[in-house]
Amino acid sequence: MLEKMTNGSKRGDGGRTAGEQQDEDRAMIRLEALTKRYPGQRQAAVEELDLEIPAGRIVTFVGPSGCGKTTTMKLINRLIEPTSGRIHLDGRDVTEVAPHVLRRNIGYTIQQGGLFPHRTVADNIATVPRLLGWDRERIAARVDELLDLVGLAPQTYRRRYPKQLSGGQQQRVGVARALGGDPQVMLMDEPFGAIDPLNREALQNEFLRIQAEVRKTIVFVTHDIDEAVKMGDRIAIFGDGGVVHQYDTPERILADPADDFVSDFIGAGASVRRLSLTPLGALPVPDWPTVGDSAGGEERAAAARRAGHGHLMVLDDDGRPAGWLRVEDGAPGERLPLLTPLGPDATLFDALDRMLAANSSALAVVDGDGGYRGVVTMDAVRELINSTAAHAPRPHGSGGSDALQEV
Ligand SMILES: Nc1ncnc2c1ncn2[C@@H]1O[C@H](COP(=O)(O)OP(=O)(O)OP(=O)(O)O)[C@@H](O)[C@H]1O
Repeated sequence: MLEKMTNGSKRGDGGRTAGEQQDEDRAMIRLEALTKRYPGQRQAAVEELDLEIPAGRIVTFVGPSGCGKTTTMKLINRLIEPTSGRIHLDGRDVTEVAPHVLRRNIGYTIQQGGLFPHRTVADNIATVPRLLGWDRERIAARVDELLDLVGLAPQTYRRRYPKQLSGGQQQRVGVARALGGDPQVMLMDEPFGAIDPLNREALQNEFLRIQAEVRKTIVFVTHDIDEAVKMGDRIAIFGDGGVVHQYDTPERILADPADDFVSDFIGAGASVRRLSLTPLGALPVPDWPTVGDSAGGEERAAAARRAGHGHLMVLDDDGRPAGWLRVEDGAPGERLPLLTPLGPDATLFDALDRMLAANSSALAVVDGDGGYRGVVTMDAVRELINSTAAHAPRPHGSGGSDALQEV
């Protein structure tokens, strides 16, 4: 369905002005010494939690069952009240805001969408706009706009009831409903938990695309570390009693876990997971010797002499990769077919996967328009896997690994 985020960037940071960046670095939600002790429970569900959630970012809460993720989320929109501590939303103490007003400014989705079964899709999505007193036309336009945004044709879906939708479609409507009143903040409690793995990946990608457009402040609860890594600009790793063991970017959590609990939780395969955080669009892809497809014999021979041995990348008249030309002892040899090039959205994980599947050690990399950018090799990917924490890409795609330059 929809592509992964480009540009280093499920975060979609490209083209942001310094002012916008600064705006999004401010805390939208600030939790201070937040504690919740349920009646009759000896251990607190959440204890002395301090956490800042930056504006316009996705923070994933991940951890084993019963460690206080949902409780923290419900404290934020006052579905439950804290035992002690403070919650600030956009600089304001939430206890100063009436709960119903607060919730209009905080979208909330739960597993399986939590839709009202006896209301149509349109009525479900219109819930908050109605509470906000919008007129009919504005609400109808908003419903259609949101259905389009989540990839459901308004004509087909607006009059359906939830039971006439697949689980994935219900989930999309749940997201559309949470976005209904254009809230600043979205709280999403295992929103894709009940979806099969294939549709789940599609929904994740789609949601990241939507987020690049709407830039909400999002708290996203999940059990699944892979989902936390994929969706989160930052991850909070919760342990027993609502204790946060590490709160950091996915890159740093995978490269440098704070303690044994975090290491155990992220488990084996952290290096491979890190590969999926690095889109080729955010990396300096090394150049490779090329030759034009329409080059004459002389030019071709000269290019082969320069290359000496190996392969030349053949480019068509529009500068797109068209194939490989084998070079032996400085002379052009046989022409070899091209595997589908990797686009800017492809990650290093995709590059490795494609190379292993095709038994190839080098793949062409193209820009968004299909123009040639360079070549990624198996050695470059291997280098990254072996690299240490020092090579971890900087948060928000600002850095990127140097490993590729070593090819
Ligand atoms: N209403 C309640 N009354 C008493 N105890 C509760 C209540 N809700 C949650 N708890 C307890 O608080 C702790 C934290 O629960 P919470 O639902 O926040 O965890 P969680 O991390 O979201 O778990 P899961 O991943 O299984 O959804 C658990 O021990 C749970 O049993």
